[in-house]
Amino acid sequence: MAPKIFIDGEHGTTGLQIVNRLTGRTDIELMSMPADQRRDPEVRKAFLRDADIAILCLPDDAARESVALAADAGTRFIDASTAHRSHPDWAYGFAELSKDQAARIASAQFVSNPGCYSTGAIALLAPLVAQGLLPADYPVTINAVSGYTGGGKQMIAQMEDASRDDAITAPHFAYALTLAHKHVPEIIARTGISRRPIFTPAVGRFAQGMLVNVPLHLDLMTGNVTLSGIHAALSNHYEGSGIVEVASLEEASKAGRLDPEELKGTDRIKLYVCGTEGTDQANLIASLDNLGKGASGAAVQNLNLMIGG
Ligand SMILES: NC(=O)C1=CN([C@@H]2O[C@H](COP(=O)(O)OP(=O)(O)OC[C@H]3O[C@@H](n4cnc5c(N)ncnc54)[C@H](OP(=O)(O)O)[C@@H]3O)[C@@H](O)[C@H]2O)C=CC1
Ligand SMILES: CC(=O)N[C@@H](CCC(=O)OP(=O)(O)O)C(=O)O
Repeated sequence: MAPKIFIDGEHGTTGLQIVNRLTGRTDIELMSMPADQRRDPEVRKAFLRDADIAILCLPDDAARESVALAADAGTRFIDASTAHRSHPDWAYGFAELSKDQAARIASAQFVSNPGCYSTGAIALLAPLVAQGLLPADYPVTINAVSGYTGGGKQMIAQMEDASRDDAITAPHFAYALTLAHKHVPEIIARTGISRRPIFTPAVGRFAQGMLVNVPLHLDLMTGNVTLSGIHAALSNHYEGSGIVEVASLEEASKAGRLDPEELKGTDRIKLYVCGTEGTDQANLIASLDNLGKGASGAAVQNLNLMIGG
């Protein structure tokens, strides 16, 4: 029998993207709740308990509530919110994190989907820590720009409807100025770095796409690290992946500029190792769609692993 899949929050930004990816599939039964009942806890409870897998596309508190409503019924969860990303009992839904991670996701009852910025940062950092190139206490800095859909329905409305009192008119703005962005804990937990990274995100006036930059001083890394060495470490780690691509050093050196919309509409992520060979600096850049590999694409990838598809 096809597994029953319920998307709690199916009418939100992430939920709708997942519905679009799953509609028409015959290997699953996609459950759907009437839109006017989406905030009724009793209706949600019934759907959550009847599902084989529930994909939570909700704010953190509502996601915790959904888990409490149905975990004892054996429902398996993919939570797209921040609520469980550093929780030791939840499998982290970044299948390329290590060679065991896809199997861990496949057998888990609880899977936490990574944050969009975290996906880029962890994709760049985790292999370097695991392979001993980046000391755990390296002072990591992460600078990023995201499309505005990363802020969900509310930010989309603020960016697209100039008549609102809270309309945002800027073409680009910096935020998380207190350096307390919600993705920092999962970046620490899932890369193995011990020193809290400085994370400076920004939003641009484009809907989907993102660039995550990690600039590095090579002389503060372990051993005689070069651009080629970093490139080799990332290429080895992601060899054979159809989802994570490491651009060649030649492509990165000739790029000149990178467009955050490059992978818009895809569920892939592309990593660039930039800089000048022979110098002491590198800039590692991850390019992805915040709603693709940064959210809904990753959720569907995790679902496929969980149902053995
Ligand atoms: N947008 C992105 O790029 C990413 C988002 N995420 C995460 O995914 C989750 C959803 O985000 P996003 O889709 O952007 O948010 P949206 O605001 O677009 O959608 C949230 C959905 O949740 C519903 N909802 C809110 N509160 C409750 C509640 N108490 N009970 C039931 N339903 C509720 C909303 O209903 P209503 O329509 O009534 O408001 C809406 O449909 C968040 O945790 C977010 O952090 C993760 C990665 C990337
Ligand atoms: C542009 C923007 O506002 N982005 C969101 C993060 C989007 C994301 O990855 O999602 P989670 O909310 O699931 O962590 C933010 O910075 O809070």
